[in-house]
Amino acid sequence: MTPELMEAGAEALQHHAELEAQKDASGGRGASFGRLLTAGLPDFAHGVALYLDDVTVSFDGFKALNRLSLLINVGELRCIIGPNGAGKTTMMDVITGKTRPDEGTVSFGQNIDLLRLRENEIAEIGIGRKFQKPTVFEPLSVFENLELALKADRRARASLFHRLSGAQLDRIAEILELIHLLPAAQRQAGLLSHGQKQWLEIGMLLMQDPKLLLLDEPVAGMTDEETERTAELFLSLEGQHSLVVVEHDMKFVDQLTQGKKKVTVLHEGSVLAEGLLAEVQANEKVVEVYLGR
Ligand SMILES: Nc1ncnc2c1ncn2[C@@H]1O[C@H](COP(=O)(O)OP(=O)(O)OP(=O)(O)O)[C@@H](O)[C@H]1O
Repeated sequence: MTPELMEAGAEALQHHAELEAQKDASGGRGASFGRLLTAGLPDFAHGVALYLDDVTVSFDGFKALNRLSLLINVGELRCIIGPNGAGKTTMMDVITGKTRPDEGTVSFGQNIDLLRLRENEIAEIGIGRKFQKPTVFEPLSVFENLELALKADRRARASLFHRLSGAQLDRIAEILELIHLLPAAQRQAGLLSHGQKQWLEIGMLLMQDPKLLLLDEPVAGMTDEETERTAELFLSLEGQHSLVVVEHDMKFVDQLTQGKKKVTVLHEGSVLAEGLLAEVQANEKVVEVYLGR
């Protein structure tokens, strides 16, 4: 969940608790959302979505990332695998501005230096992150969660307690269909299955139309059927969004890569191998550190 969404969610839950008594209570709230986007818009003309070059992160001398370099193309779906402690979470923390590297370059498009931006600014320019555990607003309905995500988008934010436009309603319906939750639109989010909560959170990210989605073990705890549906969902997003999926589930990685997409293996904070899943699975170094265990 993005900082914007957390903020909007806290407001909405409070609002929810106060019942609908203040339906027109827009007074003054809009003013605090008015800060202009300072980062500028990313330029994807050269086809590069994300570029990490020589990134090092040290924790008390221990290198969680060690001269990590990675390039993700616009519209690419890239799976990142690696054993526990390989640096996958730290890599996502660096991209989203949660952790600052000691050295290296991290850019979005060809013009945005992510190391100069704060977490909320990084979310605003189009990088969405999904943590492993689903974080949806449980007392609210599925529809309300998506509505909230839409309104957490600064561009739509001035209208926090206003009615949705036809285009916004269409967008919510489109996302509901995409995440297989159209029949559950009015259900309380807390009553959804684990897999459905994961889809709802992905839908909430999609409401903000991110260019890059970072997904941390999205199918952990899902049934086989939910996992398959999630793979279908991600494949349908490919091309329109860049997706970086950190995953331990090789069957899911296989479903996503379909024998033709590159997989990156991280180990000790750097790229150990890159190639098709079958190639990296056959790579001796990879077998040694990870897959063979
Ligand atoms: N804040 C921190 N302080 C000290 N060490 C840390 C910190 N964060 C991460 N590390 C260490 O950095 C290394 C990389 O951790 P990271 O969580 O990025 O790995 P990971 O690949 O995501 O692992 P997992 O698959 O278990 O989630 C680990 O050895 C971890 O203990």
